[in-house]
Amino acid sequence: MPGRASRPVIGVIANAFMINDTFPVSAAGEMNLQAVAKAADCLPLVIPALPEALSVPDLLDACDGFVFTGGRANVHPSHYGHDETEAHKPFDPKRDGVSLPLIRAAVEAGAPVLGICRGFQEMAVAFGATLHPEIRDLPGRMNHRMPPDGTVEEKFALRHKVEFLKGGEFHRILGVTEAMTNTLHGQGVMETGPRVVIEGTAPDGTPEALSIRDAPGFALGAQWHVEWMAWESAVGQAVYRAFGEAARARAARRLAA
Ligand SMILES: N[C@@H](CCC(=O)NCCCC(=O)O)C(=O)O
Repeated sequence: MPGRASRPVIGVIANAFMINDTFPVSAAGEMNLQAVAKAADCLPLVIPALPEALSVPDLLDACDGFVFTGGRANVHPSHYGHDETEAHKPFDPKRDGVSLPLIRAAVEAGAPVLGICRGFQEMAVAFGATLHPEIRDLPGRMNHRMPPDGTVEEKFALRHKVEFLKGGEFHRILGVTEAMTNTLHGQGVMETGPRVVIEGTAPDGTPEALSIRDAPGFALGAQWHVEWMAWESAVGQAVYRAFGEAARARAARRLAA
């Protein structure tokens, strides 16, 4: 079809930042963009954290699938019915304003959705879950935050095991019931809504992988950074291959319609 990209277009959700405390920008990490291009064989397109400039129907039309990336800022607790405290900060209301409505609409439309770290938490919240602001304060929980010092390779090193739900989507895609993962988050999913299926758990009980019950398309989230060198890791390759195939299938359906 003229004007149609040859590879599926994947909207990669940006975070809002300030450069030099002066210039507002929307930015998505290169690792997320590379993983979409190299491991899913799709075209990554950054979606700015500018809710007033975007419309959900336009995004569903422009993109074949969506990656909800990690981010230092946390989902505002008002989105899951909790009061704001110091422990919940920092926030990125512009990203909240794009990602939460887009996740709900994309899942219901059958557009492939992959949530990573903050994106995993957004998927959970979008479907009724709550978050805890600092899970290392909970009894029996380990510290899931990244090491404060060290190289980026040290920050993204594999640090704990995740056990996957037998017969779940992750188990089906990965073909294994456990894998080692990196871990770079302070918050965690607490109560799950009726549609949030926890498909992976860390040894301390922290939810690490999810799917959305009755989603008509690919709708998976990973609390760890599955994008990290995804094209070189068995888990990364499997997740992005499945995501890319789902995006190709949606693109083909839309072309035929
Ligand atoms: N803020 C949340 C989510 C953590 C997260 O996505 N970390 C990634 C940071 C690196 C990046 O900017 O991509 C939490 O702390 O739980």
